[in-house]
Amino acid sequence: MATQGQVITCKAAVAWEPNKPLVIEDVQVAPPQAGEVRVKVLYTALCHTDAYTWSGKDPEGLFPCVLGHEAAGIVESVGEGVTEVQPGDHVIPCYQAECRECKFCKSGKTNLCGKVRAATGVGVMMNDRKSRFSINGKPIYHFMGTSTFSQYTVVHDVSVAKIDPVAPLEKVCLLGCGVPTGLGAVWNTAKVEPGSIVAVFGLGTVGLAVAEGAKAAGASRIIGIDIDSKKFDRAKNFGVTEFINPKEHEQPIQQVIVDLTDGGVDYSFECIGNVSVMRSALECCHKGWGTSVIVGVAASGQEISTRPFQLVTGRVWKGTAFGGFKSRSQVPSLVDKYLKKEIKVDEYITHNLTLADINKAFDLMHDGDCLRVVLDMFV
Ligand SMILES: NC(=O)c1ccc[n+]([C@@H]2O[C@H](COP(=O)([O-])OP(=O)(O)OC[C@H]3O[C@@H](n4cnc5c(N)ncnc54)[C@H](O)[C@@H]3O)[C@@H](O)[C@H]2O)c1
Ligand SMILES: N[C@@H](CCC(=O)N[C@@H](CSCO)C(=O)NCC(=O)O)C(=O)O
Ligand SMILES: [Zn+2]
Ligand SMILES: [Zn+2]
Repeated sequence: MATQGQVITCKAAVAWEPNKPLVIEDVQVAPPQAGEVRVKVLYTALCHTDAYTWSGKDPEGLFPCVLGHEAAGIVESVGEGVTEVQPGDHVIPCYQAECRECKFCKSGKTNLCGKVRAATGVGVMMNDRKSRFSINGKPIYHFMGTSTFSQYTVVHDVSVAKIDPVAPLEKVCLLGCGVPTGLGAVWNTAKVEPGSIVAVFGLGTVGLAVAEGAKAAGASRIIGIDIDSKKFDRAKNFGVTEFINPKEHEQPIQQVIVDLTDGGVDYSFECIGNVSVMRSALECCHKGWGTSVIVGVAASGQEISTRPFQLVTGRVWKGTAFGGFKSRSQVPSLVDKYLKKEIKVDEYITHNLTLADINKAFDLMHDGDCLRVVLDMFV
């Protein structure tokens, strides 16, 4: 039955309140308006940012909402004026939009886009400042402009990347967030050079992707730091050459790293979201040139600090969103790289579940063995 132009009723995991189990509901998804695309989401993974917003610590977290931002699917229908995708196209929703027209997009200095960010930050679509999700008339907020924990979602046309249809959607859904973020933090934000010494704080999906990116960039040493020593074995397969567990040292971890590296690392990456680790990550950098990139997302109210002398003496503090990749332009190339076996994706998937099991999937994220859980949305 043709669904174009109709309201679709489908299953979605609704976060009614912070920290309360998500509920699988029958949700009404309105047709896409001008400049919008309705996507049938076939697979979605969970990212720690979903857990962060669900926890209630995200100042932009609004409830009730449909979370989810790491997914792949097929375009079901498009609204007026949408030219770059059409029904049947295979796509990855992109929480970081790319309109190619705004001040940010035209600057050539950033992958951030200003076109729809004000609307996505308050859980609505830009056209009419309303949600396309509802349950019996009650609106349910969007999340990050993607809301992929629903069998159908509506996104802005600037927030969807068309990809090669041969790519397995159950794998490349990961290219919607964590893996590109880690790779891009190294390649685009830090621009790690061959021979560099790199420190990666946090060996989850994002940290491992940093290690993978650093190995590809020719780093000579990749030091992984995690409070869970079990992480090292797996991390070796992603390029980590040495491991430090801060719990096994009396000295501050930055001092341990400075001593091990003749004055500090060339690049460090914080992939946890812990502001005190962010300080260590900056302070383990080499005087004069060491650069630290903040990747982890810290909760509302958290602030970073260091002695300004750390910056006066040449260390550089940076941050990255989606690894600096321009989403619509570059996600398709990442998919191609995966198809050519130039980047890993399958190796980050440790669990496969269904939408009905989404709360179990959130629980699994606390398990040390878990990297990404991929949900099959239609089983
Ligand atoms: N900037 C972006 O665009 C972006 C994109 C994706 C994810 N993120 C953020 O990146 C962070 C990492 O995401 P992930 O999915 O890899 O998370 P994860 O929870 O899988 O990994 C975090 C790792 O850090 C380790 N850890 C925790 N506390 C530690 C400490 N004090 N010292 C050392 N290690 C510690 C954990 O054992 C775990 O291995 C999250 O904050 C997430 O929200 C940011
Ligand atoms: N609402 C959050 C923002 C958290 C944040 O920084 N998000 C990252 C992506 S994390 C993906 O897993 C990001 O891209 N930020 C840039 C942007 O949101 O435009 C908060 O306020 O803490
Ligand atoms: Zn994410
Ligand atoms: Zn833009």
